[in-house]
Amino acid sequence: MQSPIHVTSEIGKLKTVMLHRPGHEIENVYPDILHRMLVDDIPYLPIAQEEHDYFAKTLKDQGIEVLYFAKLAAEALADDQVKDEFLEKMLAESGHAAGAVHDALKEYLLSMDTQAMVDKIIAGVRKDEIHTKSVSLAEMAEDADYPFFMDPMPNAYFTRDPQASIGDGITINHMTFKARQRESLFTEYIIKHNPRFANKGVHVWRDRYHDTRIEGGDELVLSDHVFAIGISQRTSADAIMDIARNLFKDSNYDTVVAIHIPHNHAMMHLDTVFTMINYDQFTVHPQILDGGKIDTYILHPGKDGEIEIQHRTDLQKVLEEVLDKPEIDLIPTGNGDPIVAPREQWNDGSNTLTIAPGEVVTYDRNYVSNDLLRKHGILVHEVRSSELSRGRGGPRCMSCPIVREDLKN
Ligand SMILES: NC(=[NH2+])NCCC[C@H](N)C(=O)O
Repeated sequence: MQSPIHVTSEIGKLKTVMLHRPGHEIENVYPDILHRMLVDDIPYLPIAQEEHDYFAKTLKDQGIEVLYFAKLAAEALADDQVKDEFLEKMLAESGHAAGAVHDALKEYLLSMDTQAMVDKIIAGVRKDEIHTKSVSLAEMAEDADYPFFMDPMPNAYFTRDPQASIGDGITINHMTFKARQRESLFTEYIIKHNPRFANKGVHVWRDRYHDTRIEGGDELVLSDHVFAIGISQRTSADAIMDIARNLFKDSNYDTVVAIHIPHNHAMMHLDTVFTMINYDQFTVHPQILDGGKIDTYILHPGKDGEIEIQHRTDLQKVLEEVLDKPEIDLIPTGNGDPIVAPREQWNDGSNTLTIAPGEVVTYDRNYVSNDLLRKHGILVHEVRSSELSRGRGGPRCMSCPIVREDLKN
């Protein structure tokens, strides 16, 4: 059976993608919680939505099927028993495993139709939306001024991160920060219960019930047997060993390239500094390369289920070797200028979404990087980015490929 998920490269013609249109969760962010919510500013929602619709239209105009995360989730929860089980888990992960608040939240959420319920969970539930007879001591003594019973999920529009398609399967991710961890519970239900995916042979390479952390922004499918991953603020080395073991055991993948990037918010994922845009072309933020060098590890299956690890530092050479290309073109974000490069990287100038070999979607504001891509022969579709970029993610972060065409060679 052909799996409904099929992604054997970063660049093969994109056929189906999953997005999330930003909703009310954005308006439930206020200055005191910005940092914890992992955003640096508050997008103006109506414009963010217009920009997001433009992004979706840009993809649709290229013949790409666009699926929406919240709709897939609601479809997955059509059965009452499944919905109940999901809600119990979601409430527990939101800090309400039992008790009066749990009961009131459950009643409130179940009073809505399923789509409204999903949208509400993503948006967050304020305390003043529900009435509870009694509250806990923690509620009274510790959290009295806090406005939410369920936190908003303002990063939900970065559908790249809670999960990642690899080959005919997916990783459902245990994300690093609490602000995002519940997002992948939706993914788990989508894969298990949405008729598009349920019982259709989707391999789960790694589920979300692990202590070690991994996020999709670090996961890059370089070819049908080479997988690259960031050792980053969001993805730990232990998780990489685990995923490598699973891929080597059950898939066509025989090479994992782990790239150690700086652990900071501006570069939280590998795809904020490095993306693949053609058979032999990549964007790279020049500041991660120290004279062309960066700590890189190549993992291969060894004897008796062991993993062999080679330490390397020349990224360009590593890519040439693992992709079997005579020469790799690394295109520097912001043309390598000491001011332009970090400025455009901050607004996701390195975060290109490749929709076909040599064809990408990027933010319009990164005009220096975009011009340079064109000079390197890349076809660039620019999308509007004033508000969306405030969440600190670009077109690759905002998209989760579900199906790509296989590459010809
Ligand atoms: N794939 C990505 N680079 N995603 C960016 C996610 C940004 C989001 N504010 C976060 O910190 O999680």
